[in-house]
Amino acid sequence: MKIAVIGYGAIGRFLIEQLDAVPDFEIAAVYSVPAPPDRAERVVDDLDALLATRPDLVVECAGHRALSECGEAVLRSGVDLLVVSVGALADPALEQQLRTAARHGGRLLIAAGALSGLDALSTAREAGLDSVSYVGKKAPAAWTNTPAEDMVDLTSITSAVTFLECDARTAALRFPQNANVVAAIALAGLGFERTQVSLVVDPASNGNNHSFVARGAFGEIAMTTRSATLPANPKTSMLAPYSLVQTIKKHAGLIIV
Ligand SMILES: NC(=O)C1=CN([C@@H]2O[C@H](COP(=O)(O)OP(=O)(O)OC[C@H]3O[C@@H](n4cnc5c(N)ncnc54)[C@H](O)[C@@H]3O)[C@@H](O)[C@H]2O)C=CC1
Ligand SMILES: O=C([O-])CC(=O)C(=O)O
Repeated sequence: MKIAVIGYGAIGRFLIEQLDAVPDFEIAAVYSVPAPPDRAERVVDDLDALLATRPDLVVECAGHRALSECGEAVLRSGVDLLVVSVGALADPALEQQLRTAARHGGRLLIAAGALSGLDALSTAREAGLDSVSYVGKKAPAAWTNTPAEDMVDLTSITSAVTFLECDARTAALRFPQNANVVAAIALAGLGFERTQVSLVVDPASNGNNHSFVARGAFGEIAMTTRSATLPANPKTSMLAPYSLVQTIKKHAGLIIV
């Protein structure tokens, strides 16, 4: 299976390292802006060059802007696109553009990312959902260089502070590096407007914590995940690249669990 990767940051590097260890997978091309200085042999300068390698799958791990710049072209070329920056779909125009492109081309595959329990949430949607609420809790370092800095003093807090309560659309758009999981919950469950979100900074936080509760006539699902962060990016859970590895293996597999 030939795989092309957009984005060569914390997730991209980790992912490629994992996939390089699997004989069935070949990394055909890597496209990232700015261009990475290492791994020159498979780094390409633009999306056309990436698609010219004729990958079986393109994986996006480069952020909201990259998905809006590259997503439509990948899907229209007929190649499946696995995305981790799912929060970009909180922009209704981009969601519509990618849905239309997927209708005529490759499929849009949305990774669970740092989150667990998305399969259960999708199952519950079939049964009927009344409410879905999510709490995301991370250490102060994860919220630096984000709008959280205007809502709470990250340097002086001594206990957990909930600095934002809003719907999933608002959270995903305002926190493009921290609230992609919220968009995945919205798309699997009750949608962007009806998914309630609380964002928390906690100096005692040991990794990234994602919890959601979904209720309906079926009963209740409560999921909590705590993941260590990637050394290269304190915002990003270690589980995020592993969810890409798992989805790719599933995509290539004959028996799907
Ligand atoms: N669904 C989930 O659970 C998660 C999703 N994410 C998403 O994944 C993205 C990547 O995460 P990290 O690797 O930790 O970030 P990072 O900042 O370490 O890496 C991003 C990479 O993308 C490249 N890039 C940026 N803009 C680009 C563009 N327009 N075109 C091509 N390449 C571009 C950068 O040069 C860098 O190599 C995040 O921005 C976030 O949107 C991150 C963590 C979890
Ligand atoms: O990696 C995580 O813990 C989740 C994350 O940043 C996101 O959803 O954007």
